[in-house]
Amino acid sequence: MGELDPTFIQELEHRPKPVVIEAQGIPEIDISAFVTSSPTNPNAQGIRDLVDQIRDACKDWGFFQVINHGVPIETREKVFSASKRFFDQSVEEKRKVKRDEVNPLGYYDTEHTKNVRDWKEVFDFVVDVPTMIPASHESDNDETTELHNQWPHHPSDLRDACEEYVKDLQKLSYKLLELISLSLNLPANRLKPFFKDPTTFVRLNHYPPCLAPDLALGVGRHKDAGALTILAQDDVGGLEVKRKTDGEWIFVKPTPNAFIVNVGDIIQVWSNDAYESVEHRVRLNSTRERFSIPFFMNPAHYTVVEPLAELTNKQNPAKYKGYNWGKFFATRKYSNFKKLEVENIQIYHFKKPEEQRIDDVVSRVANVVI
Ligand SMILES: O=C(O)CCC(=O)C(=O)O
Ligand SMILES: [Fe+2]
Repeated sequence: MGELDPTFIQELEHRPKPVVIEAQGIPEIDISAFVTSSPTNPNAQGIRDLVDQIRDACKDWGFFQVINHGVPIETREKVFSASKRFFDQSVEEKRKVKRDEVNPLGYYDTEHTKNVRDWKEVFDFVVDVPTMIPASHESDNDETTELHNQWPHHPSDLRDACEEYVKDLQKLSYKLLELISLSLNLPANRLKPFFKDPTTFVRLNHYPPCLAPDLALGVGRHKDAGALTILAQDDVGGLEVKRKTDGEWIFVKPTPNAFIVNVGDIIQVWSNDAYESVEHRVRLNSTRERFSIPFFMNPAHYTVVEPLAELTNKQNPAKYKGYNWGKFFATRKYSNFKKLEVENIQIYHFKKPEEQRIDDVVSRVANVVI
């Protein structure tokens, strides 16, 4: 990536701090009781304890790590190994599968988060082929389009490794979705129908060493727009999560073979703010490259995302107007390409007016306090 181009430089207030604060408290949850028992009795004591841990983690952090999750270590190692061999190639080779305005899948090395360039390169693929999405972000255009993956010729085992990984991750993602449903006092299968025609995708991330890790970020601060993210990271580490209690950036220490799970904006809206999609970012390393693999679990494009009726009532009315997931996502993608000078579309824009006013007051107060 060469010398540090000014497009990578973060505003002073968003630069990583020289002192790394390690996570004290992002819960590590052993989900073996739920993975192995099938069919599951949600009232069994072991499952109830597990569900309580998930609820506390979602409320306190929006993030947790899972261990004993049932994904074989070999499946994970194969995809990390193939990913490294893919990114080790020349830029010319990688650009043979470059994403563009027609196909948003494949290789990309100029992604921006909040209009600042990320110090990373990525390779994206969808899990359901073809994946249907809206042809345009414009609300008056109802056409859809099919997404197909672009697999590189080299390394030749990348595709198999990714497809095998996805099979296991899909199983895990449904288990986690059930646990989250139970933790919201919903039936285990309440959320599953939203994922009938999923727009789930996987990203292979490569963060090369950066000579100015104090100025740039691997990924700038952001919230994940989808339902649930399940992230595998290597032993280098770099993910930082914004602690809800004081807004401090907390480094998530890598736990070998664990997955980091976070609730995205869609679960925030479904839960009517009972759970919050928390900001996170990636700090860089001056000597070591880093690899990570997020699995972004997303519903069908035609899903209207709105607070679930069971989770709202007179005392706790819906805080959001419904929005179309496919259009939301397409608007995000479109503005990424255009690099708009305005704020990107956020779920905040769908808050009902009275809720917006409350949030404005809260954030003004919070700004004064911090
Ligand atoms: O690489 C990581 O640790 C996180 C990446 C991430 O947050 C994202 O791609 O949305
Ligand atoms: Fe993220």
